[in-house]
Amino acid sequence: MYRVLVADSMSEEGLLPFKDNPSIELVQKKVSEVESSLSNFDALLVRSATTVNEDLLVKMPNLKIIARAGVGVDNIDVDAATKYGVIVINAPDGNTISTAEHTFAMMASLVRHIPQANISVKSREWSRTSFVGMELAGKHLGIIGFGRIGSEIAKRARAFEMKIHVFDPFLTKARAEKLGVDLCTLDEVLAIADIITVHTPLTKETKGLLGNENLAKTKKGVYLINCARGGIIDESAVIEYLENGHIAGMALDVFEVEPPINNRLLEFDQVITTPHLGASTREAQLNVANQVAREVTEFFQGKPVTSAINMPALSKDIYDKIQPFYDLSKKMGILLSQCMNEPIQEISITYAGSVTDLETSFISKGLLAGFLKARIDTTVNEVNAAMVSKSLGITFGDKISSNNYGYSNSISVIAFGENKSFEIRGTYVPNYGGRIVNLDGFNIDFIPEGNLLYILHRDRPGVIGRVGKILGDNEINIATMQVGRREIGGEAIMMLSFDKPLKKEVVETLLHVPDIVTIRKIEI
Ligand SMILES: NC(=O)C1=CN([C@@H]2O[C@H](COP(=O)(O)OP(=O)(O)OC[C@H]3O[C@@H](n4cnc5c(N)ncnc54)[C@H](O)[C@@H]3O)[C@@H](O)[C@H]2O)C=CC1
Ligand SMILES: O=C(O)C(=O)COP(=O)(O)O
Repeated sequence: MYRVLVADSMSEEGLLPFKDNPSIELVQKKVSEVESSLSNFDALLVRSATTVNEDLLVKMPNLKIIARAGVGVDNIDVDAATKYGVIVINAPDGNTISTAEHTFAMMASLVRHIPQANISVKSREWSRTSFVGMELAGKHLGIIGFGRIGSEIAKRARAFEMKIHVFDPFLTKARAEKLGVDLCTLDEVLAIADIITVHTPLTKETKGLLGNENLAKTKKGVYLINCARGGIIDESAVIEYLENGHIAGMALDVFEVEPPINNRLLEFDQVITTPHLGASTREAQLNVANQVAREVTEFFQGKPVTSAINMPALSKDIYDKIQPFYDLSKKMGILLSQCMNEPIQEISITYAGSVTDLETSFISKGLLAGFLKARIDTTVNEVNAAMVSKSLGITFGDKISSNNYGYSNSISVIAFGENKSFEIRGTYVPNYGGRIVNLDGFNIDFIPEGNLLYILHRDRPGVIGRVGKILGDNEINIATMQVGRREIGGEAIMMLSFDKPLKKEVVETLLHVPDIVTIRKIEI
């Protein structure tokens, strides 16, 4: 049974995938209402109201996935989630149209003074001259941040016959041309726009983007709109510009602190506001809740998540192609960890052949997670593997090579310790599965699975027979056995597999066999 906590208000209909699933228990309560049972939850669903910080994550040791039913994840400490191996997903496009429409409604309201006029009429005034507005047609609209919402705004602005100027450092000229917008520098947008609307995420770079320095570059009489995140427009910097009339008006759906109780901006008549309503339509809420509910349900069924923030997002098709290599690499990591049980400084992975067409970074994280999981007593998975390895001082890298050792695909990993290194090479054979084809320089061929025994010995007659006798005397059935050697009479290896784990005493007896150098008991 998986327990899901929905901590913010969400569309009931959108949550149906949980309600229809007998293996999921759904709890719809605020975090503060379930303080004593936080440790039981496997999934946490939030909107923007719940702050997910490290303190909360520590109280939720069973948590596997956090789903943001919306776009912005600035209320979630994604780094902390990554550290604890918790996947963070969002619903990136479910509320795009609603937010674009809300921005447009704000723009029209702003230039036609609709909220102020509404209050005036309801106060029994009839003051038509106080609310003379400005036409949108022919005006220059500056859009900062031209992603999903920004580009939907542009479509609507075109219908209103506005001239559209866009600043987005990640937007290519070709795409801007295709979308029919004028791609500008930030300064160009600031200088030309009659109305500026921001649609970026809140990041270190965008925090205070419209602050003192850039506000000074805007036209006198400019209108500003923020339906993205509080803080992109610096709330304290705009005060002076509102007071001296440089900013003609502002429309704010979002604030640096929500709700904006002591916010001076609320005192200005020319500032119109809504309480973070961009995504608040029935359609958007149904979309985002349903999107994350479906994805979390699939995640519990072992399927890939497609909109993860802290790991590569893979479609089902791509994941199906990656999965055999991912499974092999994870097993290689577990094997490596047990073959070389000493401190490691570096792990290096090399891919060759057909596997290089796939998202190898995901495969590498699987290997690293397998390696670390076998060693340290903490939750390690592909989400936090890179971070955990860094904290342990293990350098980790992967590369592509043209040497596929004669296989159609090849994954090699080498771990470097202080005095020695250990290399494992594997390949995936369709219909036969993942196989290890080289172990520390010995050509071999075995399936990395189950209870294994790796024996390094000198290549002398009788060693294999003596090992077989000891196992037989102990009533131990050998399931499979593979041998390999570098040269006649040199070092050689045996890889045996058993139906049951081998007892420690048997391993100790085997160690006394002359010519056996080392033995490693391996469980995968
Ligand atoms: N008010 C509300 O209820 C809602 C607010 N939002 C917010 O709207 C914002 C945009 O959402 P989407 O369009 O879905 O995101 P998106 O990721 O599709 O677009 C963001 C765009 O900002 C651009 N960008 C990033 N850094 C930039 C910078 N320094 N300068 C200029 N552009 C930059 C990116 O290249 C990207 O194209 C987010 O902050 C999101 O949280 C989203 C939905 C509802
Ligand atoms: O999706 C977003 O980024 C939003 O800002 C919407 O926030 P909400 O889910 O309405 O609290």
